[in-house]
Amino acid sequence: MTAQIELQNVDKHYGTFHALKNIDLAIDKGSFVALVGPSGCGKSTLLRSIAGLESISSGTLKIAGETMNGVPPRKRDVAMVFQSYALYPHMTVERNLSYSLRLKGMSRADAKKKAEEVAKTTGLSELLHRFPRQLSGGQRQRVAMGRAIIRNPKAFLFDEPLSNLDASLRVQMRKEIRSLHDRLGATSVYVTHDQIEAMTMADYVVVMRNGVIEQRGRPLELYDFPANKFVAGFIGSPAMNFIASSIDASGTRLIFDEYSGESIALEQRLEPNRKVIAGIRPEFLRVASEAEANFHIEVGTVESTGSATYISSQDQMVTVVQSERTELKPNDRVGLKVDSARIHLFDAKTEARIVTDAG
Ligand SMILES: Nc1ncnc2c1ncn2[C@@H]1O[C@H](COP(=O)(O)OP(=O)(O)OP(=O)(O)O)[C@@H](O)[C@H]1O
Repeated sequence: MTAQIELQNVDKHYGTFHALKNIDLAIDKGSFVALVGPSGCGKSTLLRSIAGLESISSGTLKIAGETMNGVPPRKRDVAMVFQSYALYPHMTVERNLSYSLRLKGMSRADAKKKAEEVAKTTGLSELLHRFPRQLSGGQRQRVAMGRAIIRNPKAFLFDEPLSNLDASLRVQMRKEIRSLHDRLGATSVYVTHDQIEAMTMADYVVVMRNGVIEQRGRPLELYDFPANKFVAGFIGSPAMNFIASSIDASGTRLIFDEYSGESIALEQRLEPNRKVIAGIRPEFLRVASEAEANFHIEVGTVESTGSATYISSQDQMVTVVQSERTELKPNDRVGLKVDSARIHLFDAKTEARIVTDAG
């Protein structure tokens, strides 16, 4: 597989601020890659650097094998799609779509024909004569997509394109974007702070923090084998529970230090007395009888969405999510069980994953 976009040792400084730190990333032709991370981690800077809207301070950026450092945006042959749509308000949908072709000197008739083709692909055929103000948010987003598609670019670069839309439209549009990507055989880089969007749309997810790539992998790889506590807490919703813990003197039991020293047998022997952080996803904890419980919490809140019930501890450190409803109330003391194979262990100091035989 050839890399369509390649970044080698890329750094970006804004004055004294180091926004991208030694980024190495290869994006295969035809793949859909999501960049995620908390606000300010550098994902937009990375995307804008690929587009050429930001210059990189050092390193190499290649698109389709050609070095792009210093090449202006319009010569990079990539198309950006923004959340703000950036449509021309005084032009119809058809004109918005065909504008870039007209700029390149295509005849009015040919550009119109192209616009009609793209409108078909994006479900805009009935709306070609409308102005942007006469469209819904989702329809405007489709025009923005259509404008990118009509240019037949080497890659699509999306900067939080759905964040202006309401929840149900977002779900629909993310399916549409992914299916367009597949039909066009496109290469897409998609910035979002919404990890569900990243997990459901992308072939590969790149998790960033403070200008650094913390981990990249297939969505479920990140979920099953997070490289560190940060990634573990970022991927998955509700977020993973973290419990300060230690390995006992024999190296065979995990002691939940924060929960009265209650403990659970480990799958395999680990370094005795090591301080660790136990990571347990809310969906892998369950309310259990006294005989089965591994540790106990005092219930703080019980919330139900109908399909799921969230039970959180008073100290807010532990959340359980279950599909069954519950009679539990605040202040109840309840036992929780976890399958030890489902526990992620991180070093208490470095917060890196402690690799066991299971992964
Ligand atoms: N022109 C600029 N001058 C100085 N600092 C900047 C500039 N643009 C961005 N930064 C800083 O670089 C860091 C990364 O910004 P960036 O926009 O890439 O973050 P992000 O991950 O996309 O965040 P968000 O989700 O909030 O958009 C931030 O700390 C930001 O303040």
